[in-house]
Amino acid sequence: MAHGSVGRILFANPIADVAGRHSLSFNEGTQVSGRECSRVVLSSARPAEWTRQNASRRSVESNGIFSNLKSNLLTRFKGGNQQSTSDKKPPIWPPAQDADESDQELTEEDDKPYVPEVNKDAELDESVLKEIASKGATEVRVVDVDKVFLTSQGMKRVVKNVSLRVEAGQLVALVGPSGSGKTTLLRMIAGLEPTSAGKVYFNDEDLTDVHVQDRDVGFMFQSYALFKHMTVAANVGYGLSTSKRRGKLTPEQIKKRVDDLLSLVQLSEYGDRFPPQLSGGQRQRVALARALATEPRLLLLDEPFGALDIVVRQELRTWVKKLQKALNITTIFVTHDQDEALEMADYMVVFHRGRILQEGAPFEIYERPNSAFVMNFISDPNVIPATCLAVRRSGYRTTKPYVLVRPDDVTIFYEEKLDLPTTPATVLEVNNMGPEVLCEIKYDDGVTLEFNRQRYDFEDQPLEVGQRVHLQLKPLMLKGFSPEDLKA
Ligand SMILES: Nc1ncnc2c1ncn2[C@@H]1O[C@H](COP(=O)(O)OP(=O)(O)OP(=O)(O)O)[C@@H](O)[C@H]1O
Repeated sequence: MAHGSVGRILFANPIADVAGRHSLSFNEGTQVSGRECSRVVLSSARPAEWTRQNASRRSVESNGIFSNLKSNLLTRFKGGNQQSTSDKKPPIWPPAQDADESDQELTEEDDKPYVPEVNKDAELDESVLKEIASKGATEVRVVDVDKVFLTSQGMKRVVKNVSLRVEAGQLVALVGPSGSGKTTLLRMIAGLEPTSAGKVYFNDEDLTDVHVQDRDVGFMFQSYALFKHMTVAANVGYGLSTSKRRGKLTPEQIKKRVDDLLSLVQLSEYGDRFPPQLSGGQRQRVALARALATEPRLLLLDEPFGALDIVVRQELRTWVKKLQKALNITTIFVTHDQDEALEMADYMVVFHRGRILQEGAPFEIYERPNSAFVMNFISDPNVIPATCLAVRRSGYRTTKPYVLVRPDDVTIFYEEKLDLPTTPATVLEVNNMGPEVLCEIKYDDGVTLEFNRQRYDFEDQPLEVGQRVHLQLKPLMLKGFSPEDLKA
């Protein structure tokens, strides 16, 4: 659980203005000085990104004076993302006028305008789509699947009686903490790992004992898995010339297919390059082209964007989703990134200790998490004592010692509302985070709480440090928990 100290460190300093206009990515726990922070902010600035991110966020209605939005930024800011340093390709944007540029070490690269990773609005060639998506979408079912590994400590059951139905053409995200069994399930669906019990069906065909090569599945993994000594074109065409299709496709047909795929992933000019000559995002697009080359019935993506920096990842998410829909190819992807799942998936499956804890549309899961674990995993809630004044006033009752409160489930009023169970508090911090504002308040009993709001909510009547406010916690949005409930 990340209780946003990083956010406070970063924005309670003179660069708040700069930060307010740009996107950021930090690892949780990163200790930064104001100066370091300024540097990071400037190297990752790209205001254009804001509009789009903001538009894609999930809107949550509130009955107070604010409309609420769950903030991708908040989660990201509180450390949900791992930024690769090896493949980092920082987006460039001219530093803001009021930024302290004294310690900026600008390189030539910094002077170039930002070039998007992909053109998200590019028309997709219908004939190419048709050819690649020739098989039609496949429904996937796993029924009562178990996986037991024999380890040095004995038998380890890592997937426990899992059943799941993935509708044809859906984009499904498997999320959950590390070690919860997501990848193992993906590998069993692919045929890379045999099941210990249970069945795997594609449409109504039982593929449980069918070899991976005969399942017609395309893979894309975080680690690219491209052949470094082969050109991009050879990588993409590899499956075509080595699979059972050999003999079916002539070299000319293979070349045409490879050209089509490279055009699809917007890498037509890169066929002669070798993987080390590409950026991380480009390599992932090659990997995607290769995964699609054999016209798979199913696409399996394991942490596909995990090694990419946040801006490229954000762009590829949108683009991959658009492509997936255009191809109408059933796709299952594993991700650690809750925002990624919430944003991309049609359907989301939350894993915990080898079992499915909750599944459904991302919005439903976000709105109605069925446990403190799910709520904590997919959002980034505050933790407050169950006996504190605010919880008691809200009417929420629990036998658990703590309560989770999401930053966007708090309703704030400037005046006391006698007809509502509000609790008075003092504003401790107001941090401008671009389209959103992150605030911290302190109740009179000393309990602190963070919440986030759209910037425009504050335009008429800005919140100020030291100001008295009245907060309402909605009992239906609270979840009591004990520390062990949140353990991975
Ligand atoms: N071949 C194996 N032999 C023994 N144990 C394994 C093997 N593969 C995976 N495991 C164990 O199975 C459990 C589930 O692993 P899995 O990779 O499926 O989890 P995950 O949810 O995908 O985690 P992550 O997100 O970190 O990849 C882990 O405890 C892992 O150590």
